[in-house]
Amino acid sequence: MTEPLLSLDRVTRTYAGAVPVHALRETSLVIGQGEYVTITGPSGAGKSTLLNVLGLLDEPDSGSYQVRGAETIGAKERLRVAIRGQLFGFVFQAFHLLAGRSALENVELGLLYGPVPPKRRRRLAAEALDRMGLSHRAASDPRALSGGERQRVAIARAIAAEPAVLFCDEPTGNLDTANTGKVLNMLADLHGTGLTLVVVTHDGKVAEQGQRRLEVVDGVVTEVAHARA
Ligand SMILES: Nc1ncnc2c1ncn2[C@@H]1O[C@H](COP(=O)(O)OP(=O)(O)OP(=O)(O)O)[C@@H](O)[C@H]1O
Repeated sequence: MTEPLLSLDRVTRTYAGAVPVHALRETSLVIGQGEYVTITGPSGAGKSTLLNVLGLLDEPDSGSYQVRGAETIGAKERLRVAIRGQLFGFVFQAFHLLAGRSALENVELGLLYGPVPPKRRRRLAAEALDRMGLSHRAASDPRALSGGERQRVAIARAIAAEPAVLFCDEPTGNLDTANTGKVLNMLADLHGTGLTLVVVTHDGKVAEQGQRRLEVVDGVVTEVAHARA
């Protein structure tokens, strides 16, 4: 394994309620720098919970979660925000682009809360769009773009600040086969440049793209295969 980047040790996440939901049962997992990990499993199994915990969007109830050796559980929110802003990028099924702003502005907005100084934002945003093959669409409103193009803008926004990890929750869930193929090619290219990828998916084709596959069933995470490790 390459350098450990994300290390979960006996992490649990239970949603309180009349009947508590054990969305993540005691989970220990190490994801190395540069790995391409996919996460599959039935609906309601805990995939998004695992992704949200790994992405510091949600805090577990117990256990240890270290990012590059720094403990995040019980840490000040400032540290969690700094890690999210500097090391993590996120892509969701529903794109979450702002209508009424150009594709370029959308990507630039993604740089607002990170470490990039204002003067460099426009150039980095343009470069990220270019990497996604969308320079010719920089001025377009997202409403005028196809689903595949919108998701590539969302990926550009997520990678513009050059994160170490890209977390994707059903990145192809709203796309047809052709656009799914394009997005998968983009993700493979990004992985080729050293980016660590953690991708939740229902789609077996998408899951096959990773080097390593995790399956979540009823809050229990198991290693399925190391296809290309
Ligand atoms: N905020 C919440 N409050 C209470 N229960 C929740 C909450 N979020 C998720 N759950 C429950 O936790 C379990 C795991 O949910 P999660 O969204 O992680 O599953 P998933 O595998 O991503 O599902 P899907 O494939 O349908 O998106 C489910 O039973 C869900 O109903």
